Amino acid sequence: MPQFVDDRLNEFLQSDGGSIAHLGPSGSFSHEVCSSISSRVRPEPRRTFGDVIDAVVTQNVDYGLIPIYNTIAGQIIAGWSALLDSGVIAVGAYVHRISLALLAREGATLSTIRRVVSHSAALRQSSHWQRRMLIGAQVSHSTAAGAALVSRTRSRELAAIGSPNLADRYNLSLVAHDIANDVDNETTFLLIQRQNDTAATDNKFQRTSQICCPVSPNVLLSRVAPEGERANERERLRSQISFTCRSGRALEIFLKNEDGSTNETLIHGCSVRTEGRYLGHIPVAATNVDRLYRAFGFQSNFLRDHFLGNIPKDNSYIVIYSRVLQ
Ligand SMILES: O=C(O)C(=O)C[C@]1(C(=O)O)C=C[C@@H](O)C=C1
Repeated sequence: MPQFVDDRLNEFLQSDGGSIAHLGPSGSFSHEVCSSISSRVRPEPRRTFGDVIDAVVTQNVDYGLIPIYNTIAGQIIAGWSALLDSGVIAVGAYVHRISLALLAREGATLSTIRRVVSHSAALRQSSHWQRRMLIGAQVSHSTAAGAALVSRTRSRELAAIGSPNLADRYNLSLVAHDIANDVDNETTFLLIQRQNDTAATDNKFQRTSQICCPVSPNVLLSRVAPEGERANERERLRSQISFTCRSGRALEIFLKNEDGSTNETLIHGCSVRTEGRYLGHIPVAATNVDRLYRAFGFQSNFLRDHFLGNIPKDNSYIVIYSRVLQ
């Protein structure tokens, strides 16, 4: 069952459906997400994330779906770049399990395959396997576009990396299963809509504050649990944060007022300093904002307890992404 940030939207999609532009062609992970939402949803494949946003903005579709975060590959920069400053609003989030398989033409085996083709995010998710196999990589617009390419070639040297479901769809054979670096591989997708359309499904999309999310683990730890304070809690957070940082997940949160000034009192006495690069922003429905943060990989409620507890739940927020700071 899809988990949207806003449960009402989830119910709405299941009863009324709608068209969702997504990265295609059929069989991509984005397509899998659309199909799993409801049989009433009409998936509308597009070639690039930019095309998905265009379809939403030009009112060709009701919604768009953009992947933004993967537990192995980290932030999906192409997804964010398409979203930022595009004037769309994120109305939901969905976490999808990613299972990566190797698919090739009939007769191909691990010993005939020299090169793989896939979406750049899927290539990063399976980098260990590629290195072990001493295999070359080629980027395609999506995992399904890679499978379509392999099915058109006669070569037994080229294979695609993507969902095992691509085998039937593109008449390919499954050469290997579970080739991701980590079997617990999940991607977070945002469901987006034109700003004005959201009034129809929810009238609480007026933004009052912003939440910015650059990444800086040590700074995050010092703000969440300053030295000398609550030693046990600090230890617990340190292990969580270093874990999330190793997998590129830690987020640093800033709150901004509409005029761009930061509101330090909201952050429990932690000093606020903007680090990282401001890239732009998108509005996010706040009915369940802590769930969105869990979708980014946080395993506890510490963000909510430390940062979000003071925010009135009726408001909406803006997630601002900045680059990962190492
Ligand atoms: O190529 C696809 O199948 C997509 O839907 C894109 C995408 C991504 O951009 O992250 C989606 C999920 C997986 O992480 C790999 C690829």
